[in-house]
Amino acid sequence: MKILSAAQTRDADAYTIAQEPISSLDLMERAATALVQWLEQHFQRERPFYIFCGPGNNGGDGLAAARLLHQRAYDVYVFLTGPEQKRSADFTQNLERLPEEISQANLQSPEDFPALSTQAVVLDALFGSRLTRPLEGIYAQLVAHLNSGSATVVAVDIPSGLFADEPTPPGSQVVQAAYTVSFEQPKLAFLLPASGTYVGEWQVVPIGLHPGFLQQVPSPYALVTLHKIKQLLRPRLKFSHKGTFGHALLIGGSYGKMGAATLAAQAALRAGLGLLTVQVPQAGYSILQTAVPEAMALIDAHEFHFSTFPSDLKKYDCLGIGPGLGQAEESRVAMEQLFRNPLPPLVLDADALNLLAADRMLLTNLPADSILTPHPKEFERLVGPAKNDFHRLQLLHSFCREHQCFVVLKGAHTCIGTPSGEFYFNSTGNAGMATGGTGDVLTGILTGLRAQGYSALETCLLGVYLHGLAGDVAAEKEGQISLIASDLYRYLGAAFQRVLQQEK
Ligand SMILES: NC(=O)C1=CN([C@@H]2O[C@H](COP(=O)(O)OP(=O)(O)OC[C@H]3O[C@@H](n4cnc5c(N)ncnc54)[C@H](OP(=O)(O)O)[C@@H]3O)[C@@H](O)[C@H]2O)[C@@H](O)CC1
Ligand SMILES: Nc1ncnc2c1ncn2[C@@H]1O[C@H](COP(=O)(O)OP(=O)(O)O)[C@@H](O)[C@H]1O
Ligand SMILES: [K+]
Repeated sequence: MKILSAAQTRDADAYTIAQEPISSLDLMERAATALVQWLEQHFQRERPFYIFCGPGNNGGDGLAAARLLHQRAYDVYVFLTGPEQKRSADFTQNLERLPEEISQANLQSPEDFPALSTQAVVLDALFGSRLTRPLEGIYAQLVAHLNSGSATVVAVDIPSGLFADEPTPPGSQVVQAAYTVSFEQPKLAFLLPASGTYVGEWQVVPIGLHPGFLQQVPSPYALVTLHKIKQLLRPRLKFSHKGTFGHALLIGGSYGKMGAATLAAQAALRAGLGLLTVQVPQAGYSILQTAVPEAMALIDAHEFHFSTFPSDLKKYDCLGIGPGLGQAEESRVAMEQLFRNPLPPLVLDADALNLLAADRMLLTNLPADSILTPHPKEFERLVGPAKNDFHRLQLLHSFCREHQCFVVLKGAHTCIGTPSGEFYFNSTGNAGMATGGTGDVLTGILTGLRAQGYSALETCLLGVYLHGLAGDVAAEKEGQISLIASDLYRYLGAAFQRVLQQEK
């Protein structure tokens, strides 16, 4: 699913109005109807709705929703803000359509703000995607009032005060929503950590924007959906054998961090890999053979960490390196030697990335189409600090282009950066996965998929999505709090099943 800018969203509205054709007022009615359907599914009629409307079309949505909720027997209270001369045409029409029985108040100063009980549902329809500057004055005071209460806040389209596709200046007043119901497409701000925290649980509702427009409008940003993943996954054919599914080499583990290598190894195997060899230091031999009997062991010359690169690299279909590796000087030298050889497709994580960051020569020798999986701190070590989340995306773009590599920038909505400049945001996963070792599992999954012959991009899309989906299935069964990294490979099979069983 493409992610559009605020300007493109406006163009999509305008195109739909002209080409469907449909009046702007009717399109607003469609949006409000979709919103109210969602509200009805989530809130009982005992809960009163306090609807705060700004002067633009976002406020118009709020007014239309007020009328529709009233028709559906909800208690509704409407609060208007902003100067009359700013009111949009559709706002004015919806104000005229508002039944007299609905109580209306104009908010001129903080004394007019209503008290909000825990029972109340606040509908934030102050500003939508055409916010032009940070909120000030009465708007900022109202947002502070809404945020200080205990009512459930539902933002219409986007939390008011938040910019959809550029940084919101630090210190701005922004509605802190519990839920955001957004029209047709999520906004980029929902997917980035600093702005995403205001959005709460978000849901996209379709409002019938013109499919032709959505298809042709160019956007570098996409949200990866199940539909896309289902298309990528290859079937396992009847007469296939273990050689069909590739042979991967994983290098990882050091004294005290052997678990990282075994987690990655288990995950690589569960990703459908044919054969797996794991290189560990001597101290890891019995640990590996006990924890992962399916894997073959290659033993490093060093007792405690990586020091020798394997000589017969040609026989592997993918090399995954990094989980638990450590950053010993000998390991850095071994990496350098490794990089002087022709290499199979690479997946680099954790300490392999830290070694790369410490030794820029390694970076210049990075083979094209390598996959790097940093979390934001590791990414910062590689490229330097980012001023904000949007700047980080620019850095990601330049890095992937310069090194012709794929970067899996991990987070709540992991972002895959590509050499061609597209960004793919993941839609699976949950906060239960914020626990040690889950990144090692991802490295294993990616290594296992890449060795099976998936392209670097396919590997990233499939691996990141399935890793998150395994986390979602695990959270359904075990809860988020108790989720641990090994649950991710234990539920990876169930995640594959969910994708395969999804209707096309
Ligand atoms: N038919 C359609 O198009 C559909 C549209 N839809 C809905 O419309 C929403 C977009 O509506 P919109 O374009 O009217 O913009 P919106 O965000 O309500 O605000 C603009 C107004 O606010 C003002 N303003 C801005 N920033 C300000 C600030 N900081 N402080 C104070 N004022 C500020 C700005 O005026 P300015 O002062 O900048 O001249 C202008 O008056 C969209 O999110 C969706 O909910 C859906 O119904 C689907 C169909
Ligand atoms: N709040 C969250 N929601 C979804 N996924 C998350 C969240 N927090 C972490 N993750 C995922 O968990 C993994 C953590 O990786 P990483 O930070 O490398 O951990 P480790 O180094 O302990 O293995 C990443 O794939 C990341 O996307
Ligand atoms: K809003």
